[in-house]
Amino acid sequence: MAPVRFTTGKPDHDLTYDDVFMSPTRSSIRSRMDVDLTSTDGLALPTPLVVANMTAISGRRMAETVARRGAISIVPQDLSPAATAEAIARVKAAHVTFDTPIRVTPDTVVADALPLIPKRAHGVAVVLDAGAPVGLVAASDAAGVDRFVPVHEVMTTDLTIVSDTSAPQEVFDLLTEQRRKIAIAVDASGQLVGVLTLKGAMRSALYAPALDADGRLKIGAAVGISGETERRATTLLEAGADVLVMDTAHGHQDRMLETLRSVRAVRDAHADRTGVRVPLVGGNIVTAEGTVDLIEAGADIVKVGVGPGAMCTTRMQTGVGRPQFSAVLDCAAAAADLGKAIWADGGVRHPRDVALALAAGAGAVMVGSWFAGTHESTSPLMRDADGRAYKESFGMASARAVRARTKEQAFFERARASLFEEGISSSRMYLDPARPGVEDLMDFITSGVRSSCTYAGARTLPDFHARATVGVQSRSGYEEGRPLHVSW
Ligand SMILES: NC(=O)C1=CN([C@@H]2O[C@H](COP(=O)(O)OP(=O)(O)OC[C@H]3O[C@@H](n4cnc5c(N)ncnc54)[C@H](OP(=O)(O)O)[C@@H]3O)[C@@H](O)[C@H]2O)C=CC1
Ligand SMILES: Nc1nc2c(ncn2[C@@H]2O[C@H](COP(=O)(O)O)[C@@H](O)[C@H]2O)c(=O)[nH]1
Repeated sequence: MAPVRFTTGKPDHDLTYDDVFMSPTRSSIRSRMDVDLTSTDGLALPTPLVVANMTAISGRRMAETVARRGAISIVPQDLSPAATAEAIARVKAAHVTFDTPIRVTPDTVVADALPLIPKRAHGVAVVLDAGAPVGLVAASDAAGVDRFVPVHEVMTTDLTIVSDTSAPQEVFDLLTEQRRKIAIAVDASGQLVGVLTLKGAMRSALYAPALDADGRLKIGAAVGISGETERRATTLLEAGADVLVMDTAHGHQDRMLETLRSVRAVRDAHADRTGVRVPLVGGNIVTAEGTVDLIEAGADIVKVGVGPGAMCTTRMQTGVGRPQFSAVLDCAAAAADLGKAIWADGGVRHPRDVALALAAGAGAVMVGSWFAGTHESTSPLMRDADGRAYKESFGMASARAVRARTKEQAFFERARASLFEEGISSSRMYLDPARPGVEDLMDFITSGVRSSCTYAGARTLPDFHARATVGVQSRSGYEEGRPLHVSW
């Protein structure tokens, strides 16, 4: 892997994403749509994004939504093996094109339907009678209505019904012609299959889904390093997980290396039996030495990032970590020397951060907190005193997460474990009114990254890494690049 070029030589201090910028270079690419964003981590994800294994963020809803748009979500290690297997099964059963809607019956009362509707970015529930769609109900249909009114009294019955064999483009044209926002897909016997919005139909034409060898949506799962790791790994592999993530705060420790070795043996036995070799991810580390040790112990992908996360207090608590751009740069180079890859994990707050991580050589980029503030994250939708919608998020090393993770342990163990918190127990992640769904954020990110690639004259991510020219900027250089929403 060729090293990233610096405009004025590689500095002798470490850099964050904010510390750097990319110079434009001559390009022959005519359209941003000519850029191929396939991940270079061995998973070949059409969209090089991974949703972090965080309890407040990644569940089956998030997983199926991002997989339809080419990315993958990792179910956290704190979900029981049975619940994780159930989440995997539901994602594997989900339709590749049509979204899974909230379903209610005609007799469901408004009070029960209303809290379910925000769980979907498309903002409606489908009313089913014996499995066949008979109506749609949105929050606006229930405005000013008694809470105990059944939804059949307020639902819209003028529906756009399409066959589940319709192409997204056909659905788009039909919805445009009928001036509607959402189509309901049914199978040959009239049973509900899913829904597709106008935007969803457009996105289906632009994004390729992340699919396994059987054409089902991809999903990953985390294992952790404590407890019955081999047993959990076996359950998740049998359930159909497409990637296993061994994840702990300090990944460069003997227990992680032992876990990787033992899970590698479980994975290899599964591969011999089924012919499916699931990649293993290990982390988190921030050094070339850590990268090499994890790869030698069995990691196909190394997760890079100590302390950049939005929920993270590690650096303030311990002084440990490393500025993320330099960590990604060095670890990606060390992994590439061994024919392996890294994920850049944490600290992504703008599309530019994803672009910089990919330019630095990351095979894909892991995003957590930014995606917490979306309809698809696992937390319930809340509103503050001003009515602004938000989701509550928390760190996986917070007192709250540690309490949940250790609930089966003795009181003394729980009390001891809770002393070592390194994360925030409660934060508000506001939904951006312009981008309230994770797909909206993915549009924002991928359009930025496509554009970055064309500025570098790169058609693919390996090209991007090879051609990117990076400069170091001052704080005022960074500030100069920020848009101004109010006059100065
Ligand atoms: N990327 C990052 O910067 C960080 C991420 N996290 C995330 O939080 C989640 C929970 O991770 P984690 O806290 O490791 O919990 P785990 O449940 O994975 O347990 C970690 C185990 O490692 C031992 N350990 C030894 N040294 C350390 C250390 N420096 N920090 C933490 N554990 C250590 C602990 O023992 P004992 O308790 O006896 O010390 C414990 O047995 C993971 O998802 C992880 O990715 C957490 C912190 C930083
Ligand atoms: N130090 C801590 N790091 C944490 C905690 N919970 C999660 N994480 C790490 O953050 C990334 C996601 O970063 P983000 O900026 O996108 O939110 C995640 O994958 C973990 O590595 C925590 O409690 N403490």
